Amino acid sequence: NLLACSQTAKPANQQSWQTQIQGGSRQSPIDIRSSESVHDPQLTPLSISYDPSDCLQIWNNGDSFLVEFDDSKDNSVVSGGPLENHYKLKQFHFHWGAENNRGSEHTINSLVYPAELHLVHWNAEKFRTFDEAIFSENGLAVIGVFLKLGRKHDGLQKLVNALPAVKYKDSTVEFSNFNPSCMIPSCLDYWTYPGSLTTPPQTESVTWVIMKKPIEFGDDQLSAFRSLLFTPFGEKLENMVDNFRQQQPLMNRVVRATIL
Ligand SMILES: NS(=O)(=O)c1c(F)cccc1F
Ligand SMILES: [Zn+2]
Repeated sequence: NLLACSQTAKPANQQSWQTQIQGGSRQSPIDIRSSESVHDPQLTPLSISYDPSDCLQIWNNGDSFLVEFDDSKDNSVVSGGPLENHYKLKQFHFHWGAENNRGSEHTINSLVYPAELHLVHWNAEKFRTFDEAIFSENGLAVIGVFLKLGRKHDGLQKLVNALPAVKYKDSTVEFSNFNPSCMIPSCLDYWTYPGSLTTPPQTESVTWVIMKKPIEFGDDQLSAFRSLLFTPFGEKLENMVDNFRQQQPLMNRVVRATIL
């Protein structure tokens, strides 16, 4: 039972209260300390190829807004780098803060970004469905991209314009012909480490690939994220902000870095 628990089923002498996965040893997010990362010359560049026609809809699930893709074909995939197989894009979403001094889940030498993009892929060579992959070793590959405030991101504007239609929890809107490649930085250097989902069930099935360089977006675009609601129509308005998890201990893990 990998679900989060409030108390471990350990012998009394090791009784410990933990608010995360039972016996979790590879939880996410983490602070990436660049000086402690290991340059691995065997890490090849990621091969990322997305088909905009696979883009289906945007859904406010009450945690974030997910842009969901048709994963019935093999057109939107990532492979290479630390990945043994090819992984299909299932959805992407973001995490952000109520204020500019917080928002990202991962940090670099304790540097926080105002937002972080997660492109979630699942191992379609080894598993039959996304839901199966979530609970399996090497099930998921998530590409993380930091967002910093600066110039407006032209590619993101089409997404921002659709957000008012998914203001409330459990709302969905059709969304098509969007290419997530526009949110991948031109520099393909990355860190990679074994981790978990950062939202329940926080299963330890994720190979994380964190891009070293951030992309830029504008204040108005971040404000549009902050105008979404955690709550469904008709309930008390709670702005969707600070939807990031606290950092987790590195424990017995090494973060590897590319030297591209
Ligand atoms: N935040 S995260 O990228 O770890 C994540 C989710 F939030 C939800 C599902 C899968 C997943 F990978
Ligand atoms: Zn996420």
